Amino acid sequence: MVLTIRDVTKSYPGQTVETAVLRGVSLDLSAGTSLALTGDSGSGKSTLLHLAAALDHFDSGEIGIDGVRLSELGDGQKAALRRRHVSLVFQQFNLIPSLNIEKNIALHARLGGTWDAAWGQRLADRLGLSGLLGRYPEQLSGGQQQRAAIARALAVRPKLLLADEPTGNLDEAASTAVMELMLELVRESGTALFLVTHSNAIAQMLDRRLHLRHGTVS
Ligand SMILES: Nc1ncnc2c1ncn2[C@@H]1O[C@H](COP(=O)(O)OP(=O)(O)OP(=O)(O)O)[C@@H](O)[C@H]1O
Repeated sequence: MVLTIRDVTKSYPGQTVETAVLRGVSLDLSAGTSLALTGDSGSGKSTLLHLAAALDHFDSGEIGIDGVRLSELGDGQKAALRRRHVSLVFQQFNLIPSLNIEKNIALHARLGGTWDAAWGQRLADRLGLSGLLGRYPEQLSGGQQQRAAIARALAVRPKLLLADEPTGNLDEAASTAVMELMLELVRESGTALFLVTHSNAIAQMLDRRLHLRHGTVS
């Protein structure tokens, strides 16, 4: 199992009382499969995604990434696990404006020492970016920028890809096209995809979907 979440709870300290956002969430995600998480605004979707990325602490329960229990790791070990196995894609593409698309795509893989130029080129081809590699992010459309962000995320060959409203800035046609490519690529590369979305249409494209309500998923 790439991601296991068991009875996880999470509260944020409030001014007077603690707000319990997650009240016992459990789910499993295996290699090469995709899971959509839907839920009302404020239901805790981003909170859960951040926990799955080992970016924040949970109060109780356990999260495992590739069999490693997060509760047993210190911050440095979590950062190392993240670098090796986890990639993130957000609604804001978060490309580096001063780097061209080729360098943006290679950035995280180079930092982690895992850059594979042939795989990077294949991702660029598949995502329709081969002719745009010398351009800078501001010279690309929103859909092209998001495809570059996806190429960058997959260039590290992550075991787990976490996506928070990845096509939230795109129109419906671009959004569907980008999602189809992302799903093809994660299936091919055996990456597990955990994706937060408000869109029913997008949620239906994934293998499974869960809805977060009142701090639990069903
Ligand atoms: N750092 C924080 N400190 C305190 N409360 C927080 C913090 N982050 C989130 N919250 C609260 O936790 C709840 C869940 O927030 P979260 O961002 O996970 O929801 P969401 O389902 O992703 O919402 P949206 O769909 O609007 O992005 C909200 O009530 C939010 O106000």
